[in-house]
Amino acid sequence: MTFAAVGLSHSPLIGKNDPAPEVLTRIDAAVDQARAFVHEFEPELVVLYAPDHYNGFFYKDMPPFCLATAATAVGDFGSQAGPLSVDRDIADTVAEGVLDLGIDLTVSARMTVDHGFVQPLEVLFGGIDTVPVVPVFINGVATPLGRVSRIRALGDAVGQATARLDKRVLFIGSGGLSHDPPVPTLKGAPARVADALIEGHPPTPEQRAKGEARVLQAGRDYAAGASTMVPINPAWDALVLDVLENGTLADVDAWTPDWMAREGGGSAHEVRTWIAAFASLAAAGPYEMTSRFYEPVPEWIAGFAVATALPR
Ligand SMILES: O=C(O)/C=C/c1cccc(O)c1O
Ligand SMILES: [Fe+2]
Repeated sequence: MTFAAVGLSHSPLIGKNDPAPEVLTRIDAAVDQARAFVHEFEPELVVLYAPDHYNGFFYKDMPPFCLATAATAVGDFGSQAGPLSVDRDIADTVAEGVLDLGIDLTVSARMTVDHGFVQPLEVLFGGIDTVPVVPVFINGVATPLGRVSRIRALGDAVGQATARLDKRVLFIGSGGLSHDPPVPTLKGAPARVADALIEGHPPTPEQRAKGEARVLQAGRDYAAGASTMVPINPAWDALVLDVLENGTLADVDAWTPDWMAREGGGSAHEVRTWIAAFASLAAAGPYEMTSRFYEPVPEWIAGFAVATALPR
């Protein structure tokens, strides 16, 4: 068994509302480095921790986290649609192992996923069906949210359960860091929006296009400084990356969802995916962050980070 981890921010605005060329060049170099890291590691299995943005999970049943034994991508924001190459047998084995370790994991035999899952697979592997994957949804948007300590415990249990497989396993955390995109909230939502967030009526192509255009415009306004969205917070993002780099993961147990939202915006909770990925890596012992990149990118509405890590 050998482990590795990658944390990678996602944004549906990548390629649609890009920052200045010199910023893009720096980001491309960091992403290229992460891709080379993954290529060299040659994972036999990817455990992919990612959030959802009201494409697969709705308030009628909103688990804090959920492991998929099969998953299909909706193709939002031009991302690839269709089935992910989920290894069902391994997903079952990991789920049983995690439950046996005392974590109340939920399981989906038909998960619907969006760009949160698809983007890292596209960026690092060139598509959603090129490597055996176990997708693990982590709620990073829909309040109320539970303690971050439970996410750390989940990651640790997944790491322990996966260690028994005797495979090269790459853990990926998708999302973050500080960011406040215009994802709707149930609290205070008009009746029509609340119903959609609860029930999850699949949008028509026109409704989807309208929603995506709204997010694109929000990115343009944010970059122009004409927005009320919570600003990207490089100091908070550095704190998050420091904890992950230093391996002091127990620090996150003191983080409250309210504090995280105040510091990093409504989608800062996506850093839960990074915490799970690094906790899984840490289940095999001390690790070293082998690369770390960060840049605030208002055009993408993202405190954008890429990091790689290996056991010491
Ligand atoms: O509107 C959505 O579905 C999500 C938008 C978004 C924007 C920027 C960064 C992210 O992580 C997002 O999910
Ligand atoms: Fe997101």
